[in-house]
Amino acid sequence: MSTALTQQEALRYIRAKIDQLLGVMGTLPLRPEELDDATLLEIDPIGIIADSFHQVIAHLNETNHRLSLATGEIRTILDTLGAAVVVLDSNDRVEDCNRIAIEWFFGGAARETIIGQAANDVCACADAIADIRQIADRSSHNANLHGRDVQIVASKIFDENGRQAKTVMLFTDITVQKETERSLRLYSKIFRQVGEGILITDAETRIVEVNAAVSDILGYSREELIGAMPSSLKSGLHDQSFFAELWRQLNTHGRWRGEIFDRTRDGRVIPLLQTISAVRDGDGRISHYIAVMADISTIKERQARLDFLAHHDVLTELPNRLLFGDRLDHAIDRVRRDGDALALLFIDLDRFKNINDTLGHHVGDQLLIQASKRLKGLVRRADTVARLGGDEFVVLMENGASRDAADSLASKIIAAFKQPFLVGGNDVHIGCSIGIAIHPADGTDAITLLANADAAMYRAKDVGRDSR
Ligand SMILES: Nc1nc2c(ncn2[C@@H]2O[C@H](COP(=O)(O)OP(=O)(O)OP(=O)(O)O)[C@@H](O)[C@H]2O)c(=O)[nH]1
Repeated sequence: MSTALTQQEALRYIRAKIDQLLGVMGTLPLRPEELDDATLLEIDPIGIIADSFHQVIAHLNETNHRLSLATGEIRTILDTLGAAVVVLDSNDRVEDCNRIAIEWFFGGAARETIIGQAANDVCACADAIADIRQIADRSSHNANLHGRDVQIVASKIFDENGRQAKTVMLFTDITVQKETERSLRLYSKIFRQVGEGILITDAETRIVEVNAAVSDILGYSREELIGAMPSSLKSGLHDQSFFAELWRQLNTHGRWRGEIFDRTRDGRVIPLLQTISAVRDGDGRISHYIAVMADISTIKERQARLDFLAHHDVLTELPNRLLFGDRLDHAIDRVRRDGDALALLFIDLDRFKNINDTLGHHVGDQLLIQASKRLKGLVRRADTVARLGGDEFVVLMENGASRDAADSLASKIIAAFKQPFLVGGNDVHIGCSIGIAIHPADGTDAITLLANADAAMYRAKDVGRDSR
């Protein structure tokens, strides 16, 4: 602009510039065409524009301040997040990452040394990250990165031309979850495969779950049992007091262990060894009961068999010397109290050895079995027939025993044993000799009574067998 401008020219020039500025700022209360020279000088448009500039700059400063606060806030949120966040640009350079990401994937390096670097150069799992970048469809994927189980969700951010500009990846540590899943899978396998039955009820004792072993033991399917009450399995063999004690222990100690007889679907009554435990929730209230059960029928049968064998003769299954001694002692106690008599008949087969020697041991065995049956058929139910060993038997007469009754029984036995025994299709002839001892006349204790009966038997043999 030349210094020789007229005032008019200067005013025009100034107004043109003011118009231009007003067009930008839009702060003057008048439209540019209303701005004549006098008004121009009067309303001080430059002052107004200067104010406007001042306001714009103040607004900008305020916006910058808020932006910086928001950025700080986002950074704090990201760094507080329990998951790792990595943002890659379109060239796989790290654009951003949070504190956990630095710790997990960038070896704890300073953020400034990571940002802007190629992920390949600074990230411990660059390959995995590159793969994830390809997917980036917001769906979640599980991976194991450096021994850590993580769930990954990746999203793409596009630029205004629709090109993938950034990839945002979120990694959540699911190691504990995975561990829990693994444990649950293991527990579930144990639950399904364990040999013991496991039956779970709710607090109201309604069955909520059973394993396959329960179905094997009780014969009911899982579907039949769910919703039912365990009381429907009752055998009827236990009285009220049994269950009252069970519940008392369960409520006091949280556990009961013992044997219960339950009824199976096909009506059998089986012994179960059970441990019932009360399960409490976080508030200490009982939420479930768990019963672990084992069918002990076989063990019981074996026990009963062993018990039987301990007290009986294997060949004839008659009471053996041990059980007989016990019964004799009890019988002596009783007759001492009641003043009754009891009689012992000591029976020995005559020339039994000949049978073994001529017909064989097997025939001898069969003969002993038949002899024991014949003896049992001759005595009363209350009397005891025992095999003391070899070809020696003994009969304990209890109710109504007397010398006459014992003599009469001995005669019957001798007569019966004169009848041949049919063994292996052959008639086998044998006799027996019997010695009698009466309590209290011939002794008041078991040893004396047995010795006297034995001696009487030998005297009978001496007289010529088939006698007493
Ligand atoms: N088959 C068989 N024989 C047995 C068994 N236990 C013992 N014996 C035999 O039974 C025979 C018993 O013989 P003794 O009672 O001594 O004599 P006996 O031939 O009966 O003659 P007396 O008693 O004098 O009339 C012996 O030969 C034993 O070996 C057994 O369980 N089975």
